[in-house]
Amino acid sequence: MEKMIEVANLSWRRDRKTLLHNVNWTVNKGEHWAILGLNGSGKTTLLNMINGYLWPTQGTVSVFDSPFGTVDLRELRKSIGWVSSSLQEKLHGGDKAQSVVLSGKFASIGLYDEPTKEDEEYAIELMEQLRCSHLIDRAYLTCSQGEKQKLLIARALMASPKLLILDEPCNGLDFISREQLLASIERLARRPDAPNLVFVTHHTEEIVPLFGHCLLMRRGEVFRAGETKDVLTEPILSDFFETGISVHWHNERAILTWTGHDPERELD
Ligand SMILES: Nc1ncnc2c1ncn2[C@@H]1O[C@H](COP(=O)(O)OP(=O)(O)OP(=O)(O)O)[C@@H](O)[C@H]1O
Repeated sequence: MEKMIEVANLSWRRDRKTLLHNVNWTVNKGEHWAILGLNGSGKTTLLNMINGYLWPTQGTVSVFDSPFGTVDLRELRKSIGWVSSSLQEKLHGGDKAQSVVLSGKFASIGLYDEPTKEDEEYAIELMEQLRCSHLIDRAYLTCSQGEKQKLLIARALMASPKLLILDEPCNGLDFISREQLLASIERLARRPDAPNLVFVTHHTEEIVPLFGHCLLMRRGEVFRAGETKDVLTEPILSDFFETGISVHWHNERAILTWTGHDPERELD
């Protein structure tokens, strides 16, 4: 079976600090993964390695069965979509929503090449699937945070990536926008041509059932990796957060409640 990501014994040191330590992680074709970790646990650093923007101090990275060092990273990156808040800052706010989506086809910021009729139809199809086709003529800048996220996901899909990384896509979204975005992601994952998804989040309740696998990162290390139902358990999460956690499953999503005693968190 094709391995979409294979990271072995990966470490990264900077300024005498070990920011990733002996990370092992394999994503097989067809698996959708959630990555959960506290701030500063190394999630973004790991994703930067997978995209070839950082080079490991130790260990190996292989994407689509191609070990780094033997592949043209620029070519490889065309098959990886990465939707993150830093991308939002790079886009031209005055561009119409449709050209923001279409520009994903050319993996460029701004629209330089002439899109074909098929490209335009595909952009509309993706926008419909993500329930944002009504924005087609709107300036990107005037779209809400939730609308922007949907447009950026449609944009990433224009390049037909094999792997799509959604880096905290629900940040800054209200409850309704978040649920709508998650429903859109579930819908797109059902497409026959859907890419493998990697979804980074701080909140277990955003890990919808399509994410059958879960990676817990803590202090630059893999704390646990495996099937979501085996990973998001009370003992594992209590160990992970180093406090008492109770887990309540609702619609196959894990809702956490703090049960541990922590004097710093007590209100007056
Ligand atoms: N270029 C760098 N030089 C030195 N330290 C770095 C560098 N990049 C990241 N770090 C540090 O590495 C640690 C992991 O950062 P990283 O951004 O990967 O965490 P994260 O899990 O993505 O966090 P968040 O959830 O807050 O986005 C942090 O302590 C960060 O300050």
